[in-house]
Amino acid sequence: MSAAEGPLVVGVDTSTQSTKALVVDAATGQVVASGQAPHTVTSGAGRESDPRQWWDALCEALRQCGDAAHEAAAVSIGGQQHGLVTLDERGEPVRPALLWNDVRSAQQAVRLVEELGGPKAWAERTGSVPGASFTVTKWAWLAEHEPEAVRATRAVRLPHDYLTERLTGQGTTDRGDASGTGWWASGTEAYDEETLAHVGLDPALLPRVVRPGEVAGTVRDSHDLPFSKGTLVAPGTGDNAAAALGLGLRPGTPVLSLGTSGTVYAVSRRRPTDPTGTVAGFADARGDWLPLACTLNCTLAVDRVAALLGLDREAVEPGGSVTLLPYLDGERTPNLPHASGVLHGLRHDTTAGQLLQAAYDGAVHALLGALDLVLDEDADRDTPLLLIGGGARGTAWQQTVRRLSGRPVQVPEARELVALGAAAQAAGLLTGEDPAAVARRWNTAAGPVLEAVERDRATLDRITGVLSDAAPLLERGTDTE
Ligand SMILES: Nc1ncnc2c1ncn2[C@@H]1O[C@H](COP(=O)(O)OP(=O)(O)O)[C@@H](O)[C@H]1O
Ligand SMILES: O=C(CO)[C@@H](O)[C@H](O)COP(=O)(O)O
Repeated sequence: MSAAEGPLVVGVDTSTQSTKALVVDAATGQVVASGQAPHTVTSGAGRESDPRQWWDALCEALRQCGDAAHEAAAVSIGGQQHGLVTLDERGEPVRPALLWNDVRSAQQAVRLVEELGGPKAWAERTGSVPGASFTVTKWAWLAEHEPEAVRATRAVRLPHDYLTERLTGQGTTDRGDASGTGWWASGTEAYDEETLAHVGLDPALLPRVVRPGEVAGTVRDSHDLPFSKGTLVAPGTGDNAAAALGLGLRPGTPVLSLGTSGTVYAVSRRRPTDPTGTVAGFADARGDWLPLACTLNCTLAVDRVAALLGLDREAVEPGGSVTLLPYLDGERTPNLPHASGVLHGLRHDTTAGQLLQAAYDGAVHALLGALDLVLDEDADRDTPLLLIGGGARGTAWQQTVRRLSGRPVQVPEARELVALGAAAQAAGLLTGEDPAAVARRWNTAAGPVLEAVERDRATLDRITGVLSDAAPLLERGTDTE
């Protein structure tokens, strides 16, 4: 038995690159055990993963946690948003999942926005103007390119739903993750029948949307499951909404997350409806809202540039006037799904370290540009920006965000905030508490605050200028595509 004070709970983060599991003492927030196992994502034209890999990774991560996982009284799954999981009548994947960073459905996104009333109508109805990341555009792409896969589909799920269902045997989701599909109306908090009919998706194929604080189910009676039978299963949610829970986030505090995706968001009491599409109007996992902007190119893109240059990721150098837009995967913010990377301002005296710094600057530029848009107008501009995700551990990322934001930056010591948020949601099921209050009780956001430095407006303006001048290049793909 563990020496925990309270019951144990398990929080899971099944994100793009790996699945992480934490066993947490619900009384204190102490992490009793942890585990992590990687996934693979296809490269080339699309971005796909076999959902069965997520399950295997979950089992492996829990195996690493040892007996503590079997003692857990409740579990919750947080996961990468938007991915289209199609299941057949046996609950097996019809094909690999189309992930959030797969931009092949860019054309379908443009068409759907036009066909269903334009950007303003979409933002009013669903909270967001769907780009290629949204599940509805992926379903439309699949219907066009693989109609046989659509015909074979008996259930449509998001990544976190897929794992939750394998535990409980019931198809469920939550409002946070449902809000990233494009077929959930944030105005009515229900599936949007007009959109579903338009894309030929039967609502009966969709999971039930479990309310915040409701039990999604219990772990089934099956010997090969990594939990004891009867363990409570919480609704789970998308990874950004889970991290908001994990930070005990209140309105007015912005978060910048640096992982495969870069995201910037805040909790708001007002339902977002941005007709420009920069801000996605997600729901959070409690009953509030989570206006969020997301980039496709963050830590992986910058690490790739470092590898091309043969440099360690921390080997940045200041100075020079080189600009690098690291849009290796196309881009979502700004909305340039066909873009590739652009380099401008190279000179004889440009150093490799300056080029690497330019990649960091280019990756952070759009996120900071959206920062004011996700915050309510009355938010205090001096509140520290919470920096999370794998990249938050890196000095070069920390210093880049500090310099380009001009804000104080707080780096929570807790590493896995998505998994911690899921654990807080599971703990809330046991105690009846608000999961964000659980996380505040656990003091998960504690960490050093880096003081504000003067904002480097010259660099931001230079990047904005290159973006604008390079627009024709960025809007089309390369000749080889
Ligand atoms: N010490 C570090 N410094 C900078 N970047 C790091 C560090 N550790 C991990 N990373 C980056 O974090 C990324 C993984 O972050 P994570 O938030 O776990 O991603 P995801 O949730 O998208 O799977 C990796 O791409 C890696 O580049
Ligand atoms: O698409 C979004 C948000 O809208 C991404 O944030 C995904 O949810 C993937 O997250 P990571 O795997 O990078 O954490």
